[in-house]
Amino acid sequence: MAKRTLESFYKPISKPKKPRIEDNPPSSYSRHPSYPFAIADLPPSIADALPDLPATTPRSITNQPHLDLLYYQPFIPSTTAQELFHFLRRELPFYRVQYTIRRGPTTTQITTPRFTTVFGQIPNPHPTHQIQINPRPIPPCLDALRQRIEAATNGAAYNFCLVNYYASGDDSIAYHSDDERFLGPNPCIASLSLGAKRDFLMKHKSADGVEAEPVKLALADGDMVVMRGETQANWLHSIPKRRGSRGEARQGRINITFRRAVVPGGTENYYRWSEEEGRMVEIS
Ligand SMILES: O=C(O)CCC(=O)C(=O)O
Ligand SMILES: [Fe+2]
Repeated sequence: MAKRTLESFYKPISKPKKPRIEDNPPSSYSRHPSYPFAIADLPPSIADALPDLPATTPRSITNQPHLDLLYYQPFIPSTTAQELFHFLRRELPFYRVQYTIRRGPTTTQITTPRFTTVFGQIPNPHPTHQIQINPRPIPPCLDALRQRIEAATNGAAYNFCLVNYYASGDDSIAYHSDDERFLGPNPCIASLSLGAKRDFLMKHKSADGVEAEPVKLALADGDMVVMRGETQANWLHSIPKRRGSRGEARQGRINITFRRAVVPGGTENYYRWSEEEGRMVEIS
């Protein structure tokens, strides 16, 4: 099976977005050769609100072994959060990652149950690697959020951004921890939720008989969770599917995580995706 380069992995399979006729079109766009299309800058109604967000004191959740969370309820008030949700849903390039797992004679085609998009300047870990990395800089519309979040969570500095779009309650992310090597030990990850309320479940990896209660946070529009310290090394987290024919199960949710890549040489996950014929399909 032919391998795809990371560059082609990033290219949308379908056509670039067509220009839309809107009541209130963005006034400016940011361009970069690695973007599949120019990405709109924030409209003034959102950009002007971000520096003036009311200061919310986060709840510190450290009542379980190795758990270190800050929970902002909300970080962004609902009027701005809703506008931001619709803006990002409309303006970002989102993809479904498809890949193939081979176990012996069995081949299984997996479609990731959510849309994703990735931005950030990651140093090329493999100077001799065939794959030419073509990182997408964090676009100004997300960089404004990064700055606002860094200002609130003083000390953290992020250079990498992963956005998930859950189109409905059928979309999900399985239990995992964000302990990739490129994030270094004890990474600090800021995770902002927009749109439909969804449960964020956490469970301890429970090595060596550690007793820990599972954690459930019902993340609402504008909420933010910062995961710090030993959390990733010891806990798994997930967003399960949400069943039902009404309400949140039918609504979309966007989650934006800001991370810091500290180890040149740790982007294997992204290489692996591309080498296992990762295929990205743009939202229609
Ligand atoms: O959607 C969320 O709240 C979590 C997303 C997540 O865990 C991830 O992208 O690693
Ligand atoms: Fe995660």
